[in-house]
Amino acid sequence: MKRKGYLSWDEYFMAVAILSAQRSKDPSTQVGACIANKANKIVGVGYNGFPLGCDDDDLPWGREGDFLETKYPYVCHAELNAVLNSSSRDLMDCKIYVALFPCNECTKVIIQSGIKEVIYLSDKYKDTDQVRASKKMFNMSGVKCRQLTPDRESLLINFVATEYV
Ligand SMILES: O=c1[nH]c(=O)n([C@H]2C[C@H](O)[C@@H](COP(=O)(O)O)O2)cc1CO
Ligand SMILES: [Zn+2]
Repeated sequence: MKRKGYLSWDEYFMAVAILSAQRSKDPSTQVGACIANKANKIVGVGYNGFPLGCDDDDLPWGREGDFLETKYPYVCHAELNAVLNSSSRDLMDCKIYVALFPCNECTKVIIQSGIKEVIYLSDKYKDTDQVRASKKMFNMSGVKCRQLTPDRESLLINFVATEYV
């Protein structure tokens, strides 16, 4: 009989997004994204970070003060990186998994890439104009957005090798 408790596809792709977020150097918000195609194959992953060649130690990670002294003008969002890192040029009809509902800039990238479904966990910035603009564009372009309610609260990753002997 097959094992019980295995991850659903939704949980699996969201878990990959959350795992990818752990690569982020952002001290306040770590975001990851995972793109899967219609055959349930992962075709792109990403997390928020500075552009290639821009040293994580040479740009600011702060949130307040002079714009140029904050992370905001420099950081690439997880969704953008997942699209750009994709192994496929064609993301038509793919799904993107992100913990946080995408901002309006990522929304444009998602729509233009051909992705047709956004699956998210949190919509904590729903009262911002950015997210209002995102929803307007997703509606107009027929991209489906769905909040995931997983069957489990957490998943343990165990690096202890003796678990496998
Ligand atoms: O959709 C997103 N994707 C994404 O990667 N981010 C990143 C950009 C920043 O590094 C961080 C947001 O920072 P903060 O929560 O401190 O304002 O999350 C933020 C959003 C939501 O705007
Ligand atoms: Zn964004």
